[in-house]
Amino acid sequence: MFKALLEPFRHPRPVIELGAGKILGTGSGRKPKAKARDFAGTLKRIWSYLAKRKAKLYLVLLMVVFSSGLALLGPYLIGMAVDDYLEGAGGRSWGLFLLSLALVYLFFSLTSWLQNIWMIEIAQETIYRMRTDLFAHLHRLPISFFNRRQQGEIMSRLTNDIENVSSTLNSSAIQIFSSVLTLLGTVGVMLWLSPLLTLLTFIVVPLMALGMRWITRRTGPLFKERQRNLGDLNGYVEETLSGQRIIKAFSQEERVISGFRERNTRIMLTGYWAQAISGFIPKLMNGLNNLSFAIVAGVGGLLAIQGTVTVGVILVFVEYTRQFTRPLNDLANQWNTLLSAIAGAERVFEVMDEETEARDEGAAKSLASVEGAVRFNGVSFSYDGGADTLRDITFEAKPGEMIALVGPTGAGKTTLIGLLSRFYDPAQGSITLDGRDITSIRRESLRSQMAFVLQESFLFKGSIRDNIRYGRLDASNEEVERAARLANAHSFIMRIPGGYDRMLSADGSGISQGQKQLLAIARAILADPSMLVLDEATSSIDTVTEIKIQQGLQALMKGRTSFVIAHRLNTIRAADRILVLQAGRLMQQGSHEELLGQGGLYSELVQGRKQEEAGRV
Ligand SMILES: Nc1ncnc2c1ncn2[C@@H]1O[C@H](COP(=O)(O)OP(=O)(O)OP(=O)(O)O)[C@@H](O)[C@H]1O
Repeated sequence: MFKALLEPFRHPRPVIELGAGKILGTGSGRKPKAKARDFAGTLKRIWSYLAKRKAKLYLVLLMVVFSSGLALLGPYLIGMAVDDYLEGAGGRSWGLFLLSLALVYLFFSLTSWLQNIWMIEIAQETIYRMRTDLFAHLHRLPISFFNRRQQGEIMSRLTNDIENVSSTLNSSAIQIFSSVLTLLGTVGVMLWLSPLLTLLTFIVVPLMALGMRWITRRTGPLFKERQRNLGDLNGYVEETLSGQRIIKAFSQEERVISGFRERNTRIMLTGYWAQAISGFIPKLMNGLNNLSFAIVAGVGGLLAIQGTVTVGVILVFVEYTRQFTRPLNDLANQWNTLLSAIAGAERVFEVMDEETEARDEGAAKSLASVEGAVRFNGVSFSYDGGADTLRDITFEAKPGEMIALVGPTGAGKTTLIGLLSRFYDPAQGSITLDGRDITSIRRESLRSQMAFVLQESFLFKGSIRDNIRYGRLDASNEEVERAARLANAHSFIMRIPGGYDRMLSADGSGISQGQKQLLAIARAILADPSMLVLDEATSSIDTVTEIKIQQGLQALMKGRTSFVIAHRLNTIRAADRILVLQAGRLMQQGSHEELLGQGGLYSELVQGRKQEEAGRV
């Protein structure tokens, strides 16, 4: 670890390109032009959010102008009072001076407080909008986006990264603006009072600029990397927590902990270096500030002895020297915070720039009711433009028919269902529903005609009743119960404590796999769709529950066009048509008897399944 801590000194300019949280290499340290544009572009986009509260923002800026002006006025008044006093006129204006000073500091506090409270309001609203936009955008993204990412990493953008922008907007935005104003104002007044002393104060500026450049060139990439590492860690935590059972079952706890340690170390190192290097900033500024202070005091003293400037002016100058370096110091500190916020904002906007699911065609229609006649006409499809996952698939499902999809693992059964629900669109060929190309139907309308009962039934945190009602939100309690009875779920629900009001956790722990499936069937019955997609459970469920599930499914499938990824011979036999897939091709189709008569792949699959089921019994 010690070796790793020395890393930034061995590579004095770490420009770190990241891929999935890994350090891929170091570069020359010169930022490519595109990066600079990214920075400006990101600032512009943050501004476009802030600009929604333009009027309030202008008020804030006005307050910043006032408070910066008042901050300048204080030392000036003190200097003038001292000169007055030394010239023997002190008694005359002392009371007035004290009153003015008190008013200046009172208004300074008031304007500072107003600018803060208003900026917090703007910042919170901005973050609220950004977070809502990001969440809404995430839900408009195609399934392919989620296939590529870890959930935890995405969540990190919604939480850590947005939080980073939030804290900067809350405090740093004002401070940066006020620092720039104070700096300009101070320099202006200093030049007016004594150009010579101003020049002397400026001696340290090139040193400050060089020091800052050295530091921010190192900290910028480190802040970005830290945000990415944090995202990576969140992804890992989410994955390992949701995979707890498997991790324990395979005794992988130690390996998982060491994976965490590795990621955590990366965060520690990037965090350490980002903070440690940026920690030089106040030290550097302090040192140079003291130097400038000494020069002004020394040379100013000489000038006062010669009578070139008054003691009051020297006093004002000494105070302004501090005021001049303080905003520089603040700017330097805020710069780091700003870099960190920009790193967060870039990650937020990166997701917002992901293309949403292709829009429904302009002429796309909603469906009032559906017969359920489905046709695949020469459909081919590939994920990410690679080799064909499905090739030239043609078949027909008449309204109310049950279609069984069978084939070895990876044959393309799930992909075929994904095309029917328009999670993906075919590269070639077309799919029709009641003779209408499904691309001319609004996605939402198409999907609302379908219900899914999958192996891993997804349950939400909430009561059993709410979970069933997810199928149709306006269903009454009686309708929920009727659906549960049809699905064969009512009796088990009544047996468990709490009944329909029993709260379930998000992963549905507390009820069995089979019971989860019964709830999913009840949910689908309540939704009353024209088409169904069923993925039969491969894991063995006790015979009683299995019979209940079969009965529930039969009630559900009645009169609806159903696509079943079938694993059980009973289901396959009952199907009106069986599609036999292998390596993305439709090898055979027909009824059970027709296919058995043909021999080939189907017969082999049936033989295999017979042996499997015999083994299970
Ligand atoms: N999101 C994806 N990106 C790239 N390739 C994928 C993706 N999903 C599936 N595939 C590939 O497409 C092929 C078909 O997968 P699919 O899930 O449709 O098969 P399946 O017949 O449903 O398999 P199983 O019975 O094991 O569920 C496989 O080779 C798989 O690796």
